[in-house]
Amino acid sequence: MANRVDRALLRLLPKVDLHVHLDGSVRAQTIADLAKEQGMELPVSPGGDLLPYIQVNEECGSLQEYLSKFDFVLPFLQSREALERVAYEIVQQSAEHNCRYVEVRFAPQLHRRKGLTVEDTIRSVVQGLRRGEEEYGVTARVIAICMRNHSYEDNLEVVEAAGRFIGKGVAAVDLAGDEASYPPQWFREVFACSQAKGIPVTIHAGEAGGADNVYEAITHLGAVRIGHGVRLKEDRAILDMVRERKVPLEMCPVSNIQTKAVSGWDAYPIREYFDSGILITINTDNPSVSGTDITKEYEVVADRFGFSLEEIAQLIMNGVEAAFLGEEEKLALKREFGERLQELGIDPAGKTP
Ligand SMILES: O=c1[nH]cnc2c1ncn2[C@H]1C[C@H](O)[C@@H](CO)O1
Ligand SMILES: [Zn+2]
Repeated sequence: MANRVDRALLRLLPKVDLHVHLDGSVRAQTIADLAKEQGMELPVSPGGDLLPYIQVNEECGSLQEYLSKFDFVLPFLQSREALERVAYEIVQQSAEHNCRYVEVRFAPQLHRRKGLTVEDTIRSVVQGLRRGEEEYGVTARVIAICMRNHSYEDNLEVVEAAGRFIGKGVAAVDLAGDEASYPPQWFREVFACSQAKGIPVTIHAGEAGGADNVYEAITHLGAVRIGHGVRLKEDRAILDMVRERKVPLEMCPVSNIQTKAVSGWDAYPIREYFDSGILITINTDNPSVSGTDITKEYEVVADRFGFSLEEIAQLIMNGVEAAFLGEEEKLALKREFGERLQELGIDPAGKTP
């Protein structure tokens, strides 16, 4: 599509990232440092290239294959210091791309191999984000993830701990992992608990499973946002429901192609979703696993689907609207973004559904 929007300008735009995994955002240099500090072995000699261990390549054939990359990084993220550092660095990386608000998600139960409690892990990540907030003026929140392959008890523990941190750094809970093998129906009891506690819910759905998983996530798990939702297009009625209820989709274009949520860019439905009035947001998912950043995500969308600068501004404002922030904080962010976009001479396309 002949609609080149300049990368430098895209980088300058104020942005948000509502869907970024902590363990999918660890730079190679950070892993090398953590390995050294913790006396852990690396598969390459000092200074060697860790990228093939961290990042997927073009042959990635499924979400399951994509998820196998996390086996490499998780052993390095088992201490308070490591979690604090990686959380801080995500804010730093966000600031580099003028990302002014970021919701960092992670699964506390994956960081307990060396004795940390669920609360320890959350406290450490919140601390790292706070340090980043202070240094870079970015606002950052945590989303605590329940994993599809974890037990009811383990997931319930995450929801309960998240409840204790609501308003103290945690904004919501999520369900992630292998969607093809674990349907959302199995998690009704876990999310009944988050609903009872009034914790906002977002669910990975319609990525490696069909549109009915999106329906289940909204109607039974209480999801007020959907992670990905790429396969919504397979069911017209569910697509209409998402639009009518204004449920934002956290789309992650580069990741969605790598996990084969759709066969390729030709089948990626972002343009039809946007034009039909669905609240689309653009996010990174896993910068280090996917080899992406938030600027690149917008660049891909502009280049491949002909989004104009005004439409990109609308996507950005959709992200602000969908943020798990209180009304006042959201209003302040909207004002800030509105002013900055105006300074840059850009008017959102006004396609608010
Ligand atoms: O795109 C994804 N879909 C489902 N699960 C995911 C995705 N990206 C990361 N995860 C998993 C792997 C991580 O270890 C976990 C917690 O961040 O969440
Ligand atoms: Zn994700």
